Amino acid sequence: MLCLRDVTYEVNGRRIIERVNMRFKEDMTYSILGPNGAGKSTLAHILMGVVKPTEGKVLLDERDITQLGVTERAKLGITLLWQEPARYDGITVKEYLTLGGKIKADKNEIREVLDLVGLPYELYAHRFVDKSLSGGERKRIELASLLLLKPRYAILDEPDSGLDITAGELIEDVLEYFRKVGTTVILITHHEEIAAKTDFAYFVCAGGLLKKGFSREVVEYYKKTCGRCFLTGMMEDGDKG
Ligand SMILES: Nc1ncnc2c1ncn2[C@@H]1O[C@H](COP(=O)(O)OP(=O)(O)OP(=O)(O)O)[C@@H](O)[C@H]1O
Repeated sequence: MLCLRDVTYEVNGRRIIERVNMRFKEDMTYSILGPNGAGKSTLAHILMGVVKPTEGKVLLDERDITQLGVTERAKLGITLLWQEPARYDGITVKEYLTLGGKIKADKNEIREVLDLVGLPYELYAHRFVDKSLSGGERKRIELASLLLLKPRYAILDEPDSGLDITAGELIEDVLEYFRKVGTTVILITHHEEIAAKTDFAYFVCAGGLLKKGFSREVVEYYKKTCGRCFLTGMMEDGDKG
């Protein structure tokens, strides 16, 4: 089980995350739902070790991993799909998916994950992961790489951003695949219809945890409270760009 225990994160004296507790159990799918600027990506980065909390701990199976960096956490099976997909000039999609051959996967497995993200093998396997691919295509390729990896934990930061109207279906297929292979999913989103697809949800706002529980209950609460919250309007105005 992966846990955040009493996690606080400050930048320049400003509290971005305030005493947050979260637990992610095996084989479950979770979402972290909240408006723009709520602190969702910061929580994803704390889970991945991109940034270290100012106070509190990150625990994996009761082991304190707070001070471990991204590479060490990746070795423990924690992975992150970044909000912005990266580019790798000179590397083909197939090489990228198999980490240059480090992941043993036959053509059928590569075909399966590319099909799942809506990119036909014949058209994409030998393309380069460079600027010739659109942002949405690169996002789909990054999703495919996590599917092939079958990590213990997959943190998906806004997996639907930059994708077209098929994103909802794609996220459903991704969640079903991860449930099948036993990956615990932590999905970051501000879309309630995406959050509703996971088993459990945490609703965060202004760096604090407001509600947790079954996704449908948390989503209902989010719909009732968030649109009317004066903080949401203020943060969205302040965080534009
Ligand atoms: N390094 C930093 N320096 C200053 N402020 C920061 C830093 N990192 C995050 N913040 C601020 O902390 C708040 C939370 O940011 P975060 O990116 O975690 O929000 P989010 O919920 O993921 O938002 P969005 O849905 O817009 O991506 C924001 O107000 C942001 O401007």
